[in-house]
Amino acid sequence: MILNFINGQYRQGRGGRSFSDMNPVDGSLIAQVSEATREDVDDAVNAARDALAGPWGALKLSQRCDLLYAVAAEIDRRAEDFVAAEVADTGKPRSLASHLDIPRGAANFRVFADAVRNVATETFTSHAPDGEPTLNYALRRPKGVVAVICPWNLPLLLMTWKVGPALACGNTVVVKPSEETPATAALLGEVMNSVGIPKGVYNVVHGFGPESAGEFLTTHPGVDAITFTGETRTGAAIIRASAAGIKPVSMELGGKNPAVVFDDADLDATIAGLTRSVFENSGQVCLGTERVYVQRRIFDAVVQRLASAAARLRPGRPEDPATTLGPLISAEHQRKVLDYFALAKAEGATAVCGGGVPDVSHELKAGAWVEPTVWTGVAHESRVAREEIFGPCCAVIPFETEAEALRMANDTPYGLAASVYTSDVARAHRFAGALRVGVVWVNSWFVRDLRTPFGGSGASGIGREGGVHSLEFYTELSNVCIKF
Ligand SMILES: NC(=O)c1ccc[n+]([C@@H]2O[C@H](COP(=O)([O-])OP(=O)(O)OC[C@H]3O[C@@H](n4cnc5c(N)ncnc54)[C@H](O)[C@@H]3O)[C@@H](O)[C@H]2O)c1
Ligand SMILES: O=C/C=C/C=C(\O)C(=O)O
Repeated sequence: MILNFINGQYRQGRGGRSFSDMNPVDGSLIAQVSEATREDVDDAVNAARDALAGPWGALKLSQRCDLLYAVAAEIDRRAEDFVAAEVADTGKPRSLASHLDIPRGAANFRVFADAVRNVATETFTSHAPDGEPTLNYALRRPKGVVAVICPWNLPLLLMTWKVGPALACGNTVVVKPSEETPATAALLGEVMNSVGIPKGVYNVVHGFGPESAGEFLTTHPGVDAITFTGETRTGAAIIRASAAGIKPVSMELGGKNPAVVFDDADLDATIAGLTRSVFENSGQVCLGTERVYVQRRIFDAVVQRLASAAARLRPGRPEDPATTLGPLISAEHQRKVLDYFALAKAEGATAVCGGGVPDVSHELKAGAWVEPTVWTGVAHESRVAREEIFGPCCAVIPFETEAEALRMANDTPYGLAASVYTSDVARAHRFAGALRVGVVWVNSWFVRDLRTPFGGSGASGIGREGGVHSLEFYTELSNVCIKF
């Protein structure tokens, strides 16, 4: 049984209810997960409040940062346990979990311990109307109890991307991991206890959204702030739920990210970048590419090379070193993606490769598999080119001029990420600056400096996190004016 973690202890939900954690590779049962009740969520929020008023709130900054570094070191020491848990929950290849998900789980604690250690606050000297000198200085204090609601695609990475800065800033947290991927959030409780994070600082409640732990948490009067990563429509529901309490929210939402390939691009680097941004994590990355705009002259070459790269991806068990493609997270998500495959066909698309379910071995047939897919013949205005699919697929669409490419790339309610491939440095800077997204990669993808601002606008979210930018959300600034 995967248990809730409240006030430093693992425990069953009071309602005695549980739900199944399924392995998306073969549809087998991994474990039952104990569902938290409203009372359990209340206990978790109260434990977080008590920790703030108790040992955690009394810690010096340097002690807090040293503890977060200890958390990172313990995640590294137990990397194998975290990889096994993440791989079981998601079905992603071991190589991906061990090189991306888990190392970032540790890095997300270190980067924010460093940020709070080194961040300055401001002071101003001036004079009052009566001519007497004044000194103004700013103070940062923790927001308090932060609700952290997480998605299933990069479970530990995205949860610690929020818990790291929240704790570094002196807050306490109640985490509600996705019902699809509860394991690593629960396991992190063992790390917190083993390094000496006081009880109540880090809490985990399992369940779903509406009328379950997610909603109980976002509507709880004892929660001071909500940080959410997930679908845009869920973000809207959480903002509505938070409105009554005027709670600050940080929203990392969906995307329909473009890649723009100019005809002077390095084709090898372009295909390598696109293969990752379209198919990595089976396309279940918010920053992933689902629209590829290619300048006409090299359109056919890019289509063929990307389709060949897709065809080389090998579905299989995570622990098989030959596996380069995992399943989607669930049968439900598989049905959603396959519905988009059918829609693409109905909208007149040509599947240059993929478009269905791969022929996997008998033992894997119950897994949530779809083929990596490259479409041509998709109109820029079509649903397949406008709606987030969140699978291993992309529409490749030709363009003639830079202006046309920019218009199409920006023609979306989202504003999260983009990638641009060109050898023309001036054009790279010009085009990147004109894209209305939060993150632009040039001749690359998902290369991350964790000190940089990260986040989206429009339907992709509210706020920026990363480095000192996270401190704006996880602290309250106040100003003190002294008149001499
Ligand atoms: N912008 C980013 O950084 C980023 C990162 C990863 C994923 N995402 C987005 O997340 C989505 C995939 O993740 P998902 O399917 O888990 O998202 P989701 O919105 O379905 O669920 C996310 C979390 O919210 C919870 N939840 C659902 N309804 C809720 C409610 N009413 N109140 C409180 N909690 C609720 C879920 O239980 C889950 O823990 C994609 O749209 C992807 O683009 C965005
Ligand atoms: O699926 C979305 C990935 C988000 C990644 C980050 O938030 C990050 O790299 O910090």
